[in-house]
Amino acid sequence: MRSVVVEDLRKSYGSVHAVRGVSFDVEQGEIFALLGPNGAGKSTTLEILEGFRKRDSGTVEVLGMDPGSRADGRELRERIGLVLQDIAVEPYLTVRETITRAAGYYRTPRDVGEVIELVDLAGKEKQKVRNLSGGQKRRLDLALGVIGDPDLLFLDEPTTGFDPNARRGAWELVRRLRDTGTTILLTTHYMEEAQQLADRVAVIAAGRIVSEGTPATLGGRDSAKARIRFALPEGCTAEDLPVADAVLAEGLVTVEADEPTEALHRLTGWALDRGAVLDRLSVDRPSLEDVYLSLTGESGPASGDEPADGPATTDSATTKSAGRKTGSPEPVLERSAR
Ligand SMILES: Nc1ncnc2c1ncn2[C@@H]1O[C@H](COP(=O)(O)OP(=O)(O)OP(=O)(O)O)[C@@H](O)[C@H]1O
Repeated sequence: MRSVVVEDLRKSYGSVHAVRGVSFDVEQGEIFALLGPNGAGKSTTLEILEGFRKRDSGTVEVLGMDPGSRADGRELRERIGLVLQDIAVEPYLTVRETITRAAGYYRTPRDVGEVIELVDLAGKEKQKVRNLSGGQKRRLDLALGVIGDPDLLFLDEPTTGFDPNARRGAWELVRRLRDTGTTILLTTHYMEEAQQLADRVAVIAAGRIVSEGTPATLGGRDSAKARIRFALPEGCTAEDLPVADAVLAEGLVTVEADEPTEALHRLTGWALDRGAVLDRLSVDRPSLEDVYLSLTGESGPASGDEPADGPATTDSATTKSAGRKTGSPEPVLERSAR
């Protein structure tokens, strides 16, 4: 079953074609990551799915509902959770008060204590929000995103600004949420985050999806040649090597092979026969980041160099900050207020 269906979604802001025919699905129970450079159209896409922005054209279904329809809006807000980039929370409330207040906006919220445990804020319940560290605040944001026990959770750059330990903790938490049945749609700029968390990823550049797949297969990663690298032993030239197509650059030899076992055996055997070592020896395939960089290239936001495919309208909210990011003092509460 699919939790999110997006078909040929388009959205322009005046002459800026932010989203130009995006299509993707998110299966129920999976973690799906949207990757892309600044200005690629990720937030615009998410804002449309969350019901904060109107689309120009295309089909969007979130949990079987249309986020652009007023009739579906209320039911949808009850069933989705949001962790946005900037969430303003009341600084003088405590952690428990903040979460309890948010719980009050839902018909069937999760237990407040259970959520505090889930986000590892146990022991901090009585601390005022303004005294939390950056990472603890972000975990509070996560708590507010899940307190309504959502079927679908949107996470917009959930670990930006985290130290490596806090990031790993947050990944663990996101996995735990997935394991309890929550479908998760996230955006991130961290390739390792996508690699660690996502069941599937889509790369968006200049308003279009340029590749989609599992982190292991994206952009043909799994079928890419392996690269063997090592420092050329002293007194040898590239011609001495027992393999064809060795490339030497700045003292480092690179040999590419579909299946590196045999080439590696020949190279290490050759080195041992001469009593030499292959210094800095490594074998790898393109990382997710290599693939991402080659897919996204130099692409920036699409501008008026091409005719808009749909009506080039601008939302009544004319600045980016008038959308979901900073518009209300408390988006989590705002979307829940009724
Ligand atoms: N309200 C708006 N009015 C005019 N232009 C906008 C508005 N919101 C976004 N844009 C433009 O649309 C394009 C896509 O922006 P969007 O925020 O969707 O990208 P993004 O992929 O989320 O970027 P980032 O990674 O920096 O958050 C950008 O060129 C941006 O400047």
